[in-house]
Amino acid sequence: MKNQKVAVITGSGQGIGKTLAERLASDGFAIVLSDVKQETLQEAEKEFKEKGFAVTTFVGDVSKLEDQTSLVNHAVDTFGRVDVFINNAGIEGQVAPITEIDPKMVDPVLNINIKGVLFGINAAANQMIKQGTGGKIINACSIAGQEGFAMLAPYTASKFAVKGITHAAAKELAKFKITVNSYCPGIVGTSMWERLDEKMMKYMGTKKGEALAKYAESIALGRIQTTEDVANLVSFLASPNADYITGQNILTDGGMVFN
Ligand SMILES: NC(=O)C1=CN([C@@H]2O[C@H](COP(=O)(O)OP(=O)(O)OC[C@H]3O[C@@H](n4cnc5c(N)ncnc54)[C@H](O)[C@@H]3O)[C@@H](O)[C@H]2O)C=CC1
Ligand SMILES: CC(=O)C(C)=O
Repeated sequence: MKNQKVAVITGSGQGIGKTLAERLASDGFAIVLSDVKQETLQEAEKEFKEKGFAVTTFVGDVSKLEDQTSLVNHAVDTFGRVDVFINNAGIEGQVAPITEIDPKMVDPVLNINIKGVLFGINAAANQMIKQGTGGKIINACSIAGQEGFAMLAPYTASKFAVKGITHAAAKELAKFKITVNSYCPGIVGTSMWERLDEKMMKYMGTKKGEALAKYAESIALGRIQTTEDVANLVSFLASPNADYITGQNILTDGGMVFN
């Protein structure tokens, strides 16, 4: 489609990122799927093509600036522009009391969750400035970026960093009509929570599924979040209806953290 807007979504081979990509494709965007895992990316691309969506893929690691720049270049080579860039990729890292933190386990979570967002913004903003058309950058934060999460201190640190980066980038990029916001989900039923539940068994003395169920009890709306719940917010943030919103870290958590 001529003049079709283009959205790039990192970590979109599965989970929240894949659903965000599906929603933005339904909203009319051409989609650039990107992930460090080639296999899931290929499967997602096949599904998107079967649905008739305009899609291309790029294998890359968000913690490497050169990969993020190449991702943006691939989007421009394929579809001509970048209008929305979603820094979704993230990992949970180690689940452990702060007294047992392993230094080797800290770097990956900070590299992917913090540097990944910084480098994604860098690559996307440079392209959007060159285009002169403005744009929307949307970052994955979390309830853990609003209130520290026990046994997830490095992850918490990374998501508080995303919150601050969102403020800083919004202030810098407003003059280019680029907005920067983040979505802060609660407990979403993806593979990340399957891993968290398993890792928590060691410290909480829980059986499989029990840690997740315990956290779910504290959700005011009484159910675990779906990836579609997250997409409802991100679709809005990527739309013209959000043109006057920037620098905000917006909760979508069914009522867990109350600001
Ligand atoms: N699942 C949840 O309850 C919540 C998730 N989030 C955030 O949402 C985002 C997505 O999470 P989920 O979909 O649940 O996780 P997930 O683990 O299901 O999917 C994450 C995707 O990111 C990719 N990825 C990991 N490292 C990467 C790297 N270095 N470069 C490129 N891609 C990489 C993975 O291959 C995977 O496809 C993350 O930033 C996460 O922190 C925030 C709040 C709650
Ligand atoms: C994965 C995540 O962000 C939490 C705190 O559930």
